[in-house]
Amino acid sequence: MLFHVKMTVNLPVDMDPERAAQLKFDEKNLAQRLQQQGKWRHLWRIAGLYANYSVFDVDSVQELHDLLMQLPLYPYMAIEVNAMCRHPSSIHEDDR
Ligand SMILES: O=C(O)CC1=CCC(=O)O1
Repeated sequence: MLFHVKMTVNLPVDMDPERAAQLKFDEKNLAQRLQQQGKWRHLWRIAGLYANYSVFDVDSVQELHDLLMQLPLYPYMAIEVNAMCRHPSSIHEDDR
């Protein structure tokens, strides 16, 4: 199942810089692991914003939920989710 996810990060302005750096480091490690596993298919910066557009490929809504909630930056994110399905004109066989 494919989901388009928008994540907007709002770190408190008074957060300890070392804490912020650790969260970003942990987030990057998990994001890269999930990409290697094929769960996090796309990760794009939204130009001009501390936000991203992502595409997740998961087996269930529950898996997506659990995955998003374990992101280190989750407590500081606004998240929007849209379910996607194959477009009849798509030429990409792996769209599903
Ligand atoms: O920087 C972001 O958009 C938040 C984020 C998601 C994965 C990652 O490494 O950073």
